[in-house]
Amino acid sequence: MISIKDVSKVYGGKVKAVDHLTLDLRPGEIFGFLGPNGAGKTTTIKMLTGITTPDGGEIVINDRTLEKDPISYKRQFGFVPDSPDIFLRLKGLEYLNFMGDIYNVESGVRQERIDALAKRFDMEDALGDYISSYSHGMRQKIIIMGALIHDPSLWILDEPMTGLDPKSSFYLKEMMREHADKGNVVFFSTHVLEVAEKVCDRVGIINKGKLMFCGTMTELRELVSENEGLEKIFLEMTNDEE
Ligand SMILES: Nc1ncnc2c1ncn2[C@@H]1O[C@H](COP(=O)(O)OP(=O)(O)OP(=O)(O)O)[C@@H](O)[C@H]1O
Repeated sequence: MISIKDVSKVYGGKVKAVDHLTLDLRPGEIFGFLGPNGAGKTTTIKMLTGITTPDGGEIVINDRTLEKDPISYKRQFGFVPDSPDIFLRLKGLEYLNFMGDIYNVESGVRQERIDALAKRFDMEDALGDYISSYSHGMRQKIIIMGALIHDPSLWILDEPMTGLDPKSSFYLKEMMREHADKGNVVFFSTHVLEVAEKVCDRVGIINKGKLMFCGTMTELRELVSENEGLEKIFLEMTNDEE
């Protein structure tokens, strides 16, 4: 469904942000992309979403590539960036309608999705307010709602739990599970091991641009005890706040 093949990105001719990354994401899974700060998570997500171009390699989403079929490629996913401070001059509802317009979501369906998402994220009373007046968590929620308005098969979320209150975080995890259980893929990054542990079917660990591990959390735990490099990264990601 999603295949990342030998993808690299070098910044300024020397920083190997992502170094020959190969990863396949399977239908029905929540995949946690883990790594300490500066590991290459955001750069990978930027390449997946077409925000930045890889220096080499190929990314295929549902049989489409960005080069051959950019519009259809981008329709396959909903993307939540790590900073939700965007479209601050719009009201919440205006933003959701804007996203609905971009993705041609028919008005009846759109209304149903907005209602359901607003209820789930406890945002019903806030949709008439400007995004600039929202708290960080509310901004995060409205961006998530906007990303899901066209019901994409692939969700790409960069550090999605950061700033969410426990209730919203719980609902988001529940929605991620439901979405994956329908045969879709949820790909999200985090530098907090605990978050991954609770929801992921598989995790990939990236460090200094290289994929150090890919498998289940149980497999990871077994490996960590005998691999010093992995243990060090593992420790960097524990004892952190959500
Ligand atoms: N636009 C850029 N120009 C130059 N270097 C960059 C740029 N973006 C990222 N980097 C560097 O690339 C490396 C990977 O950064 P990236 O943001 O992908 O990591 P990350 O795993 O998402 O980290 P974090 O958890 O801190 O967000 C880092 O060394 C970073 O300093």
